[in-house]
Amino acid sequence: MIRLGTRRSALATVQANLVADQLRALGHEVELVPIVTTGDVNLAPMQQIGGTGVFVSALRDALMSREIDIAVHSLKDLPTVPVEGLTVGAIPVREDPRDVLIARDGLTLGELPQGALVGTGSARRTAMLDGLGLGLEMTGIRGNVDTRIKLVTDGKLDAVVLARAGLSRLGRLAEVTETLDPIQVLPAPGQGALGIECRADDTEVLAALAPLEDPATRAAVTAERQMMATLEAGCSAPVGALAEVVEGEDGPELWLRGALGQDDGVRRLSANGPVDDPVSLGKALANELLERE
Ligand SMILES: NCc1[nH]cc(CCC(=O)O)c1CC(=O)O
Repeated sequence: MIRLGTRRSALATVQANLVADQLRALGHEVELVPIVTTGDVNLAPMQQIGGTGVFVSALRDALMSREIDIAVHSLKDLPTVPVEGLTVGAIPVREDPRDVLIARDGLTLGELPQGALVGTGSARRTAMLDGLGLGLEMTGIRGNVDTRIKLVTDGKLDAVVLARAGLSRLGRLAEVTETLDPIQVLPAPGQGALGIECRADDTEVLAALAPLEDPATRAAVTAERQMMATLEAGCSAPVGALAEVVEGEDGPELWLRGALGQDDGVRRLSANGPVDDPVSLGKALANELLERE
């Protein structure tokens, strides 16, 4: 029996069930164990309650105390600092990593009027949208996906920006009015990917998770997360990163795009590197982003 710990939110629950179903299809018995985290109880702004890491620590505590055997995280909410005794045992194939706009009256980004009120709790999304110079008014919001969409349907905001992956998993893609090109809004490191965490010495669970692994996704998110770690940025920093395995002259290579919001605007760069060394690529791009001419 594999005990899978999950938060109670709709998104966490579908993500947990996705993984549970894959494990069951492989012949494993899986039990879902609900875990309540500080981030679910306290709806103060994320920066005040310690960033999205608060969603993760209760699940990690439950892993360490052997209350559960695996925890399914949105990789973009998983801090990059490793935890002694735990490991990300599998990273399944990634969903679409892009951000989307949900706006009133089916409007796209370019159709929103100057001064339109756009909700997001993310410093990254705020920096990217400010950097487009459209004169949008950015305002901080929190709450689950349903709450955020409701702010638009209730007429309180003109638009919100959300991750396409979350909406896809919740079956709410029909409400999307535009999928944002990463050229405009670069996603968060790890966006759209899940990380399945377990105890590092749990060989049985590691063996069960192995078939769920997608090496191309692992390489991409490792480069993105290394970039963020080298920038010493957390999930609340204005950092975007997106890596993809592309066909280079000598075979597949990793293409990493990075963006860093600074006082004078968003700095964007990209670089290529070997698929088997995503860590060096992430470090190199971070260091380039930090260099000032
Ligand atoms: N910060 C909350 C969060 N964490 C993961 C997702 C979406 C799913 C994903 O990116 O894998 C979301 C919602 C959102 O940003 O719209």
